[in-house]
Amino acid sequence: MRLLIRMTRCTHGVKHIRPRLLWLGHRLTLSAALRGKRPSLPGPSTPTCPFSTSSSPRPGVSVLTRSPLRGFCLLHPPTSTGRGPRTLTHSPVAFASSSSTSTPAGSVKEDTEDGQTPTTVPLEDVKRILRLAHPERWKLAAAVGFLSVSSAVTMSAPFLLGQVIDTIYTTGTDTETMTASLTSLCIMLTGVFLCGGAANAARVYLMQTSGQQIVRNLRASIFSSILKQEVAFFDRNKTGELINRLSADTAVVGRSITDNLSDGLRAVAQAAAGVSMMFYVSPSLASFVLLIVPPMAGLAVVYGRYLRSISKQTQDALAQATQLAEERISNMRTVRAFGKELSEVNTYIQKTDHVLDLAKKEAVLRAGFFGVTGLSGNLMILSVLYKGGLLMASQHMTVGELSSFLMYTFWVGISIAGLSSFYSELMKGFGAGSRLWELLDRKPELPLSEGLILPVDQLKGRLEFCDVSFAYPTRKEAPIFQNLSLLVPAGSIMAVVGPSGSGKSTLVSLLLRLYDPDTGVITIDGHDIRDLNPYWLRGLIGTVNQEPVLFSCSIRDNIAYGAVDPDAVTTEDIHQAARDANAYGFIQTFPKGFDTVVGEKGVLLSGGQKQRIAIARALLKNPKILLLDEATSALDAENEFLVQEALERLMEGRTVLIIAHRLSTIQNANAVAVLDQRHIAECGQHTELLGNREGLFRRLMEKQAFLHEEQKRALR
Ligand SMILES: Nc1ncnc2c1ncn2[C@@H]1O[C@H](COP(=O)(O)OP(=O)(O)OP(=O)(O)O)[C@@H](O)[C@H]1O
Repeated sequence: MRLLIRMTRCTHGVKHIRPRLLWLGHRLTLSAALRGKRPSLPGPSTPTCPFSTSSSPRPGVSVLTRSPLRGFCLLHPPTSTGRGPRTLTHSPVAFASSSSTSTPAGSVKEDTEDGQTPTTVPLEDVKRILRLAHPERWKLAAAVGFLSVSSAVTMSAPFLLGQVIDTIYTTGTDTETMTASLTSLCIMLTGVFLCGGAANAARVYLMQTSGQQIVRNLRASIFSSILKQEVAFFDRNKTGELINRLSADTAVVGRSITDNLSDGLRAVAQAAAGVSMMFYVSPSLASFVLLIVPPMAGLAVVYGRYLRSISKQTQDALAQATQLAEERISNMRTVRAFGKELSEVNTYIQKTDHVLDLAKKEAVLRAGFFGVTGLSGNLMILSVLYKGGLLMASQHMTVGELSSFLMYTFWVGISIAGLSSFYSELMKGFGAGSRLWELLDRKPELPLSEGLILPVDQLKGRLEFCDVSFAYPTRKEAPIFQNLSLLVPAGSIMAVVGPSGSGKSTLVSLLLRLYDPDTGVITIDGHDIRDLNPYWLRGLIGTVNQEPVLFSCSIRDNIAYGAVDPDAVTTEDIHQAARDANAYGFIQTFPKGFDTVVGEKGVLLSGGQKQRIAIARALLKNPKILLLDEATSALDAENEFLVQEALERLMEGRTVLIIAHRLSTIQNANAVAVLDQRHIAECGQHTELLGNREGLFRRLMEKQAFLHEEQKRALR
């Protein structure tokens, strides 16, 4: 290159500006081709150039007969035996297997073959993308206007700079005349460049702000659509994938409509203008260049694509390593408890080794690519200079024209590289768009807010499961309930017991209408819950889970979350709920009191404290019906007493279905339902059930008493 510069300077006396432009143009063209992208300066989409400006068939409510035991339950023999597989659904951490890549029906579409890009685009998708941009049309139109101005300035710059060079090297004029015309030309050019710079800044600002506005609207719609989906949808779709739609895909679509479109338009305009100007400046040199550039550009594009596919494999391998790291770090307590730090580090190292292997392969390809394109770029410049030099020697070209010509060559190279990336980015945008439309268009299988709203003051709270059969949508082959019937009279406490995995929590999920039964009905005061407005229904029900989920915000906000309108909740309401939940005392011991932030999933609180905050949250809701899942984890005696007392206060005057793990809870309940083999195996008062020596309840209790003994012995 140095030799080139020297040669150019010696032959024609062109000063430093030209070699620098040549070198810069050459570097930019290469890196752009490599990335399959238009080269850019730091900052959005700015050209790099010193002068650039640019119901089931309702089986009918079966006739219920009162149970001889206590009148609450209908017992149905199981129609088949066997249990569904067990999944840990509460606190225990199960790590996702990286091999589970299948996409069950109902899940959102996986990325296309290369991870992102479709090959064909339905017209409807194009229209949707345009509709997205519609609210921003005026800003976008103004941006395109500024783009035209800045591109015009960019493309006139080489010509004008050529004029400057010719003014400098015009022979036969005296120094004074040359200085005067050089000064006026430079002042004029400064004005033109200023306009171009301002137009480019305006274009970038308008494109960026409208792009962000489009992305924001899209994200709001996607998030709203995700949150409306039925719970089974979340069983099928991984959280990470949905988050990816929300963050990455929306950004890709936004970029595709704004930056990418403007870059594409500019690339087309600049390529056309550049080629025209090359012919204008020197038709013979332009014909020569057009013979050698297309095959070279074609090769660079093909190689660039191959390189990108290798690069994608590296990124995928890295994503797997990152997913492992993310999951292990967020579940650090489990890793530590099992003493798995070293083995996790080793697994991570294996994954990063795989990344390294792929990265090395990529490095070899990149090195080859840089070497070959660097050489061919230099050879091309050399041939243009050679041919141009000959034309200059035969007086068919001036030094200014050759300089202009080289600059146009450089711009055309950049524009062609930009066009290739424009197409692939546009396709990525459509690919991301089609995944988003799928989410946006998805109608939730369970409605959110349609149906009957009953007068709350007339509501008694009588719950009934009538001949309910159910299997989780993701495991249709493993029924959880078959013809299950259960009656919970208004204002009574029903304790549900049963072996692990028998479906106790599933009862709660069905009552909350997180899932609908496959057959049979669930009623509240005789109304099929499928006829009721789900929002209203859930407003009626309070829940406290085994492992309560708190959000990473203040205690105050976590308690207020239970209220229908958290903004209308007064400090006194929150304090009262906390007092009733036996939480006030420990909250006051925290330096920030109710403003204490509880950490991710309430990690900064103890199990008993979390339980009491969750009880306060449920108290604030003042629900007619309570669904409780008693904590199985051992609380210390004081905590257990406080939680129990709070729960009793919470249960007063409500219909309660409680998944019971403690003898005291079972004893205090009005009735006990024993779940087994997909139906209610036994139901009645605690003492009655215990009287049946062969009964399941008695066996369970004996086992529990035995376990308690074991626990006590272990503690001693
Ligand atoms: N979302 C789900 N998708 C598919 N199957 C599920 C789902 N949730 C639970 N199951 C399965 O349903 C069955 C009943 O689960 P459930 O959690 O209701 O049992 P449980 O009696 O509450 O158990 P435990 O006492 O251990 O909490 C189990 O076999 C479980 O694996």
